[in-house]
Amino acid sequence: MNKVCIFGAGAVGGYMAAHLARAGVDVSVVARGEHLAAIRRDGLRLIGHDGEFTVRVAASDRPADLGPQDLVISTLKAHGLPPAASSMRALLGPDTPVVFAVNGIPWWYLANLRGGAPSASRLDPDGTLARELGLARTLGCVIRSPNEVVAPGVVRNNSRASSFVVGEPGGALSPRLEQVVALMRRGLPGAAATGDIGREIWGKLLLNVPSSLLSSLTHSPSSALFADPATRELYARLAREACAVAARHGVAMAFDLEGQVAATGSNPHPPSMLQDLLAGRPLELDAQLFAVQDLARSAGVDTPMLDVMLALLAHRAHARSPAAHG
Ligand SMILES: NC(=O)C1=CN([C@@H]2O[C@H](COP(=O)(O)OP(=O)(O)OC[C@H]3O[C@@H](n4cnc5c(N)ncnc54)[C@H](OP(=O)(O)O)[C@@H]3O)[C@@H](O)[C@H]2O)C=CC1
Ligand SMILES: CC(C)(CO)C(=O)C(=O)O
Repeated sequence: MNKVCIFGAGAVGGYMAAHLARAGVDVSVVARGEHLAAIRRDGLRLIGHDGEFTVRVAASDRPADLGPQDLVISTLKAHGLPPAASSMRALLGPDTPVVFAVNGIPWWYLANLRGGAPSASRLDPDGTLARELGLARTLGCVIRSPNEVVAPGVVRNNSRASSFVVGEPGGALSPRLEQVVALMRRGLPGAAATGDIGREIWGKLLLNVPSSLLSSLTHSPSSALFADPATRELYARLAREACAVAARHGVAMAFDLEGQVAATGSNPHPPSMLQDLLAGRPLELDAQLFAVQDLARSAGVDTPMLDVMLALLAHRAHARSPAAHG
């Protein structure tokens, strides 16, 4: 396994592609617009805490140009997946796994829930992803790697450590999972396999629910939210609501506010949802927030803070861009 395509190589995918390419992996990227033009012209540039480097990678906005791969890693936003699904098929051989590296409740998590789920149609309208790509080739991936596209073709990583935890939807530590993680680890030492991807997803939601809501509403990064006792308390209350929803869906976990404050430090990283808001792009409201609210409601869990803040943020997103937010 050596030929890998990163589909949607923006902030996170650009970081992954640059590190894999530097390690000698045969990487190509699917990107578009000015970002694609700059990658083709000048290469993909990665700025990190320990310096910067540029790699040359094959790049196209037409997956068919790149052909079948040993591995596809999707780093599209959740709402970018259904429109891209049919073109992604050109990258697939009969057994090519697809790693869905994405925040929030992933489409396959709901499709995999016994008895169906309340909001599967939010994340995979019309079953496009299940039909075009399918659960059989799906691997989940939880990203902890703060990145921004700071100029076309240029990605900045905003932390010292990145991790990419990959798992089979059903929890098996399968040979293909081991192969995928071994390939990723060649350039991304923070890649790891898990036998419980659901726990990882909820663990990340404990950060995304409060940080996406509060940062987007206030335009402040988490470090600034933690510095203010009032917003720090709101952050903790939102995280505890997410904990209560996780618990009712079989994942018991506690939120460690002090640990999170210490881990965030003074990092000024703007969460990806705030980046999208400021750039006028659609927000990942369904996967990161509405799906959690749906799961809370279906399990009878009260989430008053989430409900108020999500209504405000959804109003703002809709007022700014009605077509993108229904
Ligand atoms: N950025 C971060 O720090 C973190 C992000 N995440 C999560 O990672 C996932 C990816 O986020 P992020 O990297 O920020 O997203 P980006 O928007 O930076 O990257 C996605 C890229 O895919 C491109 N794209 C979308 N559709 C297509 C298509 N059909 N063909 C070609 N290119 C396409 C987008 O182009 P265009 O801009 O033109 O739409 C964009 O460049 C999200 O789920 C996010 O929540 C998780 C942890 C940290
Ligand atoms: C890094 C982090 C946790 C910031 O909230 C994130 O997931 C994002 O930017 O989307």
